[in-house]
Amino acid sequence: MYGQIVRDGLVNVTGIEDLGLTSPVLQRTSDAFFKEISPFLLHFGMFVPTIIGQCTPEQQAKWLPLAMDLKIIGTYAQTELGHGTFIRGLETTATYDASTEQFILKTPKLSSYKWWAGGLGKTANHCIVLAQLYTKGVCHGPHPFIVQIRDTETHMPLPGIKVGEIGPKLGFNTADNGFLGFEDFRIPRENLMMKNAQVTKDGTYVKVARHGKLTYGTMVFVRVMLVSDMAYCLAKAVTIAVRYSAVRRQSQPKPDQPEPQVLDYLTQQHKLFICISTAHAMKLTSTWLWNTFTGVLADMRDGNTDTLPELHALSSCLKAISTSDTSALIEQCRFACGGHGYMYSSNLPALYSFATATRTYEGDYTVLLLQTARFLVKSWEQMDEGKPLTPTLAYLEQSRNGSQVSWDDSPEGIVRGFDAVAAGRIGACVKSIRKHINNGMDYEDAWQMTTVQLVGAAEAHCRAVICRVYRDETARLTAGCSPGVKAVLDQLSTLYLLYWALERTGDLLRFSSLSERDIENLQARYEALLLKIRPNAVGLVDAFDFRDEVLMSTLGSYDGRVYERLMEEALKTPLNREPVSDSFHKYIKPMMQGKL
Ligand SMILES: CCCCCCCC/C=C\CCCCCCCCCCCC(=O)SCCNC(=O)CCNC(=O)[C@H](O)C(C)(C)COP(=O)(O)OP(=O)(O)OC[C@H]1O[C@@H](n2cnc3c(N)ncnc32)[C@H](O)[C@@H]1OP(=O)(O)O
Ligand SMILES: Cc1cc2nc3c(=O)[nH]c(=O)nc-3n(C[C@H](O)[C@H](O)[C@H](O)COP(=O)(O)OP(=O)(O)OC[C@H]3O[C@@H](n4cnc5c(N)ncnc54)[C@H](O)[C@@H]3O)c2cc1C
Repeated sequence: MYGQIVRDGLVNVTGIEDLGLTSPVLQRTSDAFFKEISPFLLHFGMFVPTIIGQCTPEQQAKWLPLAMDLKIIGTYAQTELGHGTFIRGLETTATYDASTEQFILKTPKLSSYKWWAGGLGKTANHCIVLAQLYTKGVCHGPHPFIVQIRDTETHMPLPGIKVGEIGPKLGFNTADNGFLGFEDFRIPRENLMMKNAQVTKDGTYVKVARHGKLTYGTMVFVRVMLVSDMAYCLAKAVTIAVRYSAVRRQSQPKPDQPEPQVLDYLTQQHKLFICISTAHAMKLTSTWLWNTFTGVLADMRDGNTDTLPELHALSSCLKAISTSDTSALIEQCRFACGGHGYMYSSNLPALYSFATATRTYEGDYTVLLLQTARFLVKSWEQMDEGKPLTPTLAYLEQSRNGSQVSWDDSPEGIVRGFDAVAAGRIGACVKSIRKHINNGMDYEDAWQMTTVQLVGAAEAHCRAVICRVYRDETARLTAGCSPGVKAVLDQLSTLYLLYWALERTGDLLRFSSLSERDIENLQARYEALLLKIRPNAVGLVDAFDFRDEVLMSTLGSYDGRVYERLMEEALKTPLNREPVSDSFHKYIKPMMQGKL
């Protein structure tokens, strides 16, 4: 399995040389080569971007050609057995020895072993290691180092290196995630990635960057990319589920009538059409986030890091919510396909195992929402002090006078309703923190006692951002469309708003003038809209334009030959090579004869 995935991965890699690393064509066809994850993903997804983001121009001149020409194969080793979220708690150390102008890497104890890096087990011969930098007896916190871990000719681990594969996982089982330990392993001073901080030959530490968290830049980049990846992943899953639902006929709601397509059941439409809308919502939001990201990078190139905190807050909550929504909705697509959705050949299990991992890696869901909440509370306090709000928090102003938002069920009115919910939930968090402090708690404890509410407030903020961006971008992009296309895309964006308004009626009752009658109207409009979308459902997923080779699904192929494909795949199963398994003769027959 590993050998085949490496071979397939290399075929794919040649595309990178031809098309360029961030080519949409490449990123969107690479999984036509393999159903699972490539062991080279971290090389291109994090090793190369970190060289670009964390190395000086001189260091880039040395390492980038080697990496892009695949003369070296890298990964990104930050997480340890004992720490993933808390980067400041990482235990691997890099201690500078001025007498030899080297750093000595050490893994002090078992919990300090690097653990999880993709491609680390058997593929990579270099990696970026996040280690606590010590010089002249002072610890300067986690910094990135480029470390060669295997001989480039023999691929043997270098002396002082312990490296291997971490074993089977829920998914990602071809990603070759590995472990790595150092025993007094020496690297040249120049292997510290010195764009944001340097160590001179005599061991003097020099901070270059104005912002202390630029070391974390690769994580922001990957989080931004993952939002787009989730849109793509969900679009594949709903293409499979909708096409299968158009083929599958089941039950007899009316006597003497033929079994209907399961896609005609309103409950099936309720399960699936929000998946189509969400794929569109996340794609448009990811493009908006990418433009925000590149704008902040441009500011930072001019030495201005003022917009970085908002980008960190946005990328954190959008990564958390997009991965969480996608995991849940891909599972919903599987549920919608009954037993055949549980077949590996449907490709829904693989899509789910990929998506659910993204909820954890590159920043755990809860942890990242709390990062966003930290920014929201700070913004509220700045608003209280009369300071200006950042663009994505402009809606907080409406909450300043505390008046309840009047409910309006137009799309713009629903978006304003979500703004009111976010503002109300942030305000409630601030009130809770202040109450705990007034009752004698210190700030940290007051914060901890409010974290359940803070996660909810961050989710509400993120939902409000997605709703607004989805609606605004749909309006902008459909301005030039034919009336028919505009009508269908407006139906999808309205469905998203109605779906989430019904999901969040409690919040809307609390923070707007929504009434029970309004809820009844929302439900009726939602159900009517499902029926309107039904005639275009297959066309909408066909418009995602996935080739069968990319979908790799017995249920979702364009020709609809579901049962034939299921049987074709079944007959390929190794167990079907012989009519009688040798286990019968070894175990079952003796058991039947009482001989076991
Ligand atoms: C052949 C195949 C090829 C196929 C084609 C390839 C094409 C490639 C192109 C693109 C693909 C991209 C996708 C690639 C996917 C790769 C797979 C990824 C696999 C997974 C990799 C990993 O998981 S790497 C490890 C990730 N780990 C984490 O994310 C750890 C999470 N933890 C943290 O981020 C931090 O520890 C914390 C922020 C959560 C908490 O830390 P700490 O307690 O120290 O911070 P504070 O809360 O005190 O905050 C301090 C202060 O700093 C600010 N801050 C924190 N983080 C950031 C940041 N990232 N940026 C900016 N600012 C930050 C924070 O806001 C606080 O500021 P204050 O002003 O003090 O409020
Ligand atoms: C498939 C996969 C691939 C990966 N690839 C890589 C890789 O290539 N390179 C790499 O370096 N890492 C990689 N990782 C590791 C990944 O980045 C970490 O698993 C992730 O950052 C979460 O950290 P953790 O596992 O230590 O979980 P923890 O942080 O220990 O989380 C455990 C629980 O504690 C909670 N928790 C933690 N901190 C707080 C807090 N402050 N407040 C409230 N609750 C908290 C979490 O919400 C969670 O519920 C990968 C992981 C996976 C699953």
